[in-house]
Amino acid sequence: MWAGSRLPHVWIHGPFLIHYSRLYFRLNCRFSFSKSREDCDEFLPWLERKAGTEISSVLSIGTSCYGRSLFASKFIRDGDCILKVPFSVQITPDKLLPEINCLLGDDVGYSARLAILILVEKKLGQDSRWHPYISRLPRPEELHSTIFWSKDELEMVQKSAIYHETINQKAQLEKEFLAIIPLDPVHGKVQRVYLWYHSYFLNHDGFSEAMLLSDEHEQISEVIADRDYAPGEEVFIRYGKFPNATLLQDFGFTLPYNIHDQVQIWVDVPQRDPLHMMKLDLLHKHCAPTVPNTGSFNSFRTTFTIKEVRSASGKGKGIPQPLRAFARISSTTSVEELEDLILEAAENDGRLARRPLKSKSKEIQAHQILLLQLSRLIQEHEVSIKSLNLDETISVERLAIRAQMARDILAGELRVLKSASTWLENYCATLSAAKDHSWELDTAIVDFEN
Ligand SMILES: C[S@@+](CC[C@H](N)C(=O)[O-])C[C@H]1O[C@@H](n2cnc3c(N)ncnc32)[C@H](O)[C@@H]1O
Repeated sequence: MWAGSRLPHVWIHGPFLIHYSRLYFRLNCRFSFSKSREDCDEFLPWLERKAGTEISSVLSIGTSCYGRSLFASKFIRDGDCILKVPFSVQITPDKLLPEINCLLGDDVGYSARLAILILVEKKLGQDSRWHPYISRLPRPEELHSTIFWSKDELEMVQKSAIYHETINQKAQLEKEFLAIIPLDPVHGKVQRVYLWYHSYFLNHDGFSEAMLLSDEHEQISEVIADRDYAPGEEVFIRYGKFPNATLLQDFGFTLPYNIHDQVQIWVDVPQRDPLHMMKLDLLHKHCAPTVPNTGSFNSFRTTFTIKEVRSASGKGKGIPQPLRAFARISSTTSVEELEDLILEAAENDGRLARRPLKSKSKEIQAHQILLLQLSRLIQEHEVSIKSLNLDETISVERLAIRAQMARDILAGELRVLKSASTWLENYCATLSAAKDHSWELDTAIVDFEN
């Protein structure tokens, strides 16, 4: 069975990898790399000797503005297998020495085990069986995943969900590593290796259809070309349909324009609402589980993910149906209205508040509440972007790179928020313009729902 493999925070395969970027605002490439030719030339032959088999007959390693890269050395046809790496030469936790492995409890996860393996091999220096790989790993200052950002740097993305996700990720890591710290020979440096993930010298293109695939039966990872490549062309794969926040957290880079960007929004059910308990119960059963809002005493909240709405006209998919259902439920003001929604759901497909509210003004009101929240987020994102110091002359290179990444995160989210907001405005405007005869209202609504 083939499967693209990605664990939280790490790519699990392969020894070629690495990730380090230098800011370089030139042409289309914002990052430049200066790896020596030797660095590229020696690696593939070493890996082939180690594997005892050919890894690729059509690719060679070179450098591009994304760092080391794989290039077509011959004509490649769509569907050709361009790279085959046996699991046996992939640095994975099962390669940990048994005397170390037996000391690790069940609570030590995949990533922590991988980090230990790398630390052990690094300590062995030239004697390591993975030396050519380990010696090509990035230096700590070349890693840009948010887990390595300072508190001040992280403040730059405070308006994005990535901020809290990173804080939670750091806490989780600390917990995991505390379980193994006594084993750690270089105290305090464990976290630095955590995100050294493993993939090939293949860079990411969000539009590519080629993925890194694993064949458990054959015990290999491979890449199938998704198009023809002329000799000399750089070959890309898609790491996944990841928004910038994921690319930054897991891989340490962002794209200036990422079609997969999304925004996480939190919506509240305040306790002062007289229907609070009934609404919570319904939301829990039908829309999304709510959790206590730590920022606001006595309220519950839930989260939804919004993606870019492609059709501003108000047609097409629009914003997520569960979020609209949430808005309809939370805008109700009487038990009767809630009971009507329950009845309507029972008479249809069982899903609550998925149809427009019978009262046009209530339907508009529910969506305007969302609109208000999006407008606030838009404003906050705009202020955050303005406050970023994107001056190219910033002397601290690391800060300049991270400020640019923060901008990519916030600008992508802003684009998504604006698209959703425009869609909502158009929806409300169309409803307002519709005459009150129910069939006319229904027609207008059906347009939006399809
Ligand atoms: C698996 S490695 C690929 C090889 C890497 N270029 C190298 O020099 O070792 C992944 C890293 O390449 C860089 N990278 C890959 N795709 C990129 C892209 N589209 N834009 C910017 N950096 C990219 C990032 O630094 C990322 O962490």
